[in-house]
Formats: sequence, structure tokens, C-alpha cells
Amino acid sequence: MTISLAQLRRCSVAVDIGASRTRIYLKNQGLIVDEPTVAAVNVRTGALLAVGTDAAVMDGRTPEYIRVVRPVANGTVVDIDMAQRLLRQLVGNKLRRTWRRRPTMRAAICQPFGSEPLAQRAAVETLSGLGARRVELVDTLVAAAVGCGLPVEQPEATMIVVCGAGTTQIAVLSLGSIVAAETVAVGGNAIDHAVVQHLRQHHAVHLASRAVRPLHLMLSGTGGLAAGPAEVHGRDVVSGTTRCVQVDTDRVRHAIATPLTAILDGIGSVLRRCPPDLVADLGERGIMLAGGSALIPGLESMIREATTVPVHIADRPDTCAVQGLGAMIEGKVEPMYLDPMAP
Ligand SMILES: Nc1ncnc2c1ncn2[C@@H]1O[C@H](COP(=O)(O)OP(=O)(O)OP(=O)(O)O)[C@@H](O)[C@H]1O
Repeated sequence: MTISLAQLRRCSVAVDIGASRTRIYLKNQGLIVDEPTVAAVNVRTGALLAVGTDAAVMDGRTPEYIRVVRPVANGTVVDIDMAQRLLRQLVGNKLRRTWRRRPTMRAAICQPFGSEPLAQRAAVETLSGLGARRVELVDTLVAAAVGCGLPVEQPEATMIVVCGAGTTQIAVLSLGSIVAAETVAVGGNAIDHAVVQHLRQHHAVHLASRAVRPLHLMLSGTGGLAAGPAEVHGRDVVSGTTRCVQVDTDRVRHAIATPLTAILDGIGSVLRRCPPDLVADLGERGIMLAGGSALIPGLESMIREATTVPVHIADRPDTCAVQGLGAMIEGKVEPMYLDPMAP
């Protein structure tokens, strides 16, 4: 995927439609949508009942005739029609009015590194169906690096790890391009799954999906919750009744270490493919962690111990890809011009 900053400046909207959340940035306005990529549909009539947060709270609590659907998997739009209905509903009149005023509207969208041509086409079709006359595809890794404030245009190495819901993308960038990169099929969902499996096997309780996040907070000792033994409510796998269990957070940390190791393998593989000069740069600059799952407890320290280089978490890790793409469409990113007359 090659990015032309000049083409991006002509876009009016930047979109990051992920497996977990959808973010939309409107030129001169900023982030206008940051909602779960979820829709609730009446399967009898086909009517859209709710989208975003309203649909996400219905997940796991619906009667038979309502289905909660996710039109994006692993960063790829798998249901174009549903994705369009979801986006249309999320942006509401705000964007629709802008799009009507500008019939030659252009849009930019984040794409996971190494996405297949079919996945790229699905992304283009989704936005074209909403009225975009031209759609620019930008690597999530480049957009996130810009959003984190990394000097991607400079002739020095920057390493970024974007840990999303379905995948983790890892890259070393220099001179505005990807030098080496890899996508690992492990993200927040796999970590949540490891926590749920651990409780099922060791405590015989089935954890509700919404109970996983508070457990994450306990593991990291943030959100005012102390680390240590944690009390968790779940459904007994045998009797089906609700039960409260005392969970040893150290053991949960151990359970999530296995999927996290796959991310470490990916980082090692990218570093091995990098020229030594760039790897030397990383010793000083370190690795930037972005994506919502960058906040998973233990990920930062695990990467620091395995690579022995500093690891930083972006200020707003979850939104930095769309903010970076937003900065590009606003024309805030300057390309590096080489002056042939320079001594
Ligand atoms: N504070 C937190 N602690 C742990 N995990 C978190 C936290 N906040 C968000 N997450 C996880 O981050 C993931 C969502 O991240 P993000 O919004 O970057 O994903 P996405 O861009 O939709 O996914 P993908 O890039 O895989 O398509 C979810 O799996 C969520 O559980």
C-alpha cells in the first residue's frame, strides 16, 4: 500500500473500522464516532434495531429473534451490507449532510498490514456504497505511528506494535515506509478467551464477556482496584446458577502469558529481518505500543524483558490509528524532501 500525502489531503473523512470498534474522523471537526462495531438485527424482519454501544449491551442477552452481529473480523469487512448500515447509522445526519454537499467526497480508511486484495476491495466497496467517490487505503501501522507522534518520515527506525482485538500488527518504519512487518493472529479477544478458559478449567465457572474487563483492571491494579485475589461472579458450569469465586490474579496472569508469547515471537521475527543500523536506533527510541489491547496488564513489561529495549504505551493507544489518519487528511504530516543542492 503506497500512501500519497497529496491524495490524502483531498480526503474529508478518515475511517478505522476494526473488529472491536469503529472510529470516524471528520476533517476540521476531529473524532466524531468511537463506538463498538456491533449491530443488533431482528432476524424475522431484517430491521436494524441498534448499533454501537446500544447493540453491544444487548450481546448475550437477546431473545431468539434478535441477533447481535459483528460485520468486521480480523480487521476485514466480512459483511459489506451490514457494515454500510452500521456506518450509516453511526454517522447519522452529521456526515450524510457533508457528503451530500460534496458529491466528490473522498475518504481514507485504515487497512491491516498485508491485507488481501479481496479485503481491500471490501473496504473500498463499503465506503463507496456510502457515497465516497474515491477511497484511499492506508496501512494501520503507518497511521498509528503518525498518531503516536513517531517521526516516521525521518531516516531512523521507529518500531510500533498495534495490538487490536483480533490481530497484533508489528512493524519497523523508516523514511515513511515499512521496512519489516508482521501480523500475528492474537489480540485482545484471544487474551479474553484465555481468561475465560482459565476460569472454566480451574474454577468451573463461565465468565460473562463483560466481566473480563474488570478482571483486567484488577490484574493491572488500575481503575482503583487493587491487585491480589479477586472476586469474580460467573455461572457454574454444572448447576447453571450464579456463583462467586476467589481468583488468584497471579494464576490468571500466567494463563494469559501463553497468547502474549505469540506477540513476542512476532516482534523477534520482525527484528531479525531488520538491518542492524535500524535495530541500533531502536535501542534508544524503543518500541511504541498502540491499539486498545496495549493496555493488557503485563504486555508492556513482557516485551521490555524479552527485547531489553524501552517500551512506551501511546497516550491514547486505542484511537491513535484514526487520529494519525486524521492528521494526514488535515495536512499536518509533512513529507521529507531531500534537497539535491544540499552540501
Ligand atoms: N483497558 C483495557 N485493558 C485491556 N484490554 C483493553 C482495554 N481497553 C481495550 N482493550 C481491548 O482492546 C481491544 C480493542 O482494541 P482496538 O479498539 O484497537 O481494536 P480494533 O481496532 O477494533 O481491532 P482490530 O485492529 O483487531 O480490528 C479489545 O479486545 C479490548 O478488550
